[in-house]
Amino acid sequence: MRMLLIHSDYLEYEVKDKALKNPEPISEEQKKGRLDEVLAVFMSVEKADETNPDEIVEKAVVEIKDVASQVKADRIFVYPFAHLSSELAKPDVALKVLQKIEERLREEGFEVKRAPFGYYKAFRLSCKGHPLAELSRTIVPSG
Ligand SMILES: Nc1ncnc2c1ncn2[C@@H]1O[C@H](COS(=O)(=O)NC(=O)[C@@H](N)CO)[C@@H](O)[C@H]1O
Repeated sequence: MRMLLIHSDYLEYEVKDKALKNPEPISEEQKKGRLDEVLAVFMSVEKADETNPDEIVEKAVVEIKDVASQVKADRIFVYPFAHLSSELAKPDVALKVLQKIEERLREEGFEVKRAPFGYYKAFRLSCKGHPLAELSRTIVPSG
């Protein structure tokens, strides 16, 4: 898995068209979303992650918690992003991994939003620009 973490004043998105034949079903209210004072985490789930998705979820949560505590962010925006890797996992595996990361971060006490999976989206992001505001992490299964 590849992650790009941007500590932001806000991230907002608006769903445009379908990018997959069967994108995740979403409600009217999920067509737009915004969080202020947020750690935006753009994630590409990779082919190699398919061997042990549960391990990838746990490792991703550890990394995100670590960065969130360093930048003192208590809101996380989980953002599916297919452009950080050329070895993407299948959509059904990727969606499950992202849904579990969202769930686990909520269990850890964060306020969490996840942008809809499988759609082209317009988004605006305001990076804070401090030294830790832009970070990337790569996570691989240990097996
Ligand atoms: N492995 C993945 N990791 C993260 N997001 C993904 C992944 N696969 C699909 N998506 C989601 O599905 C959308 C479309 O995926 S895509 O790979 O860019 N495009 C497609 O698969 C089709 N347009 C055929 O190319 C992405 O914008 C993202 O929302």
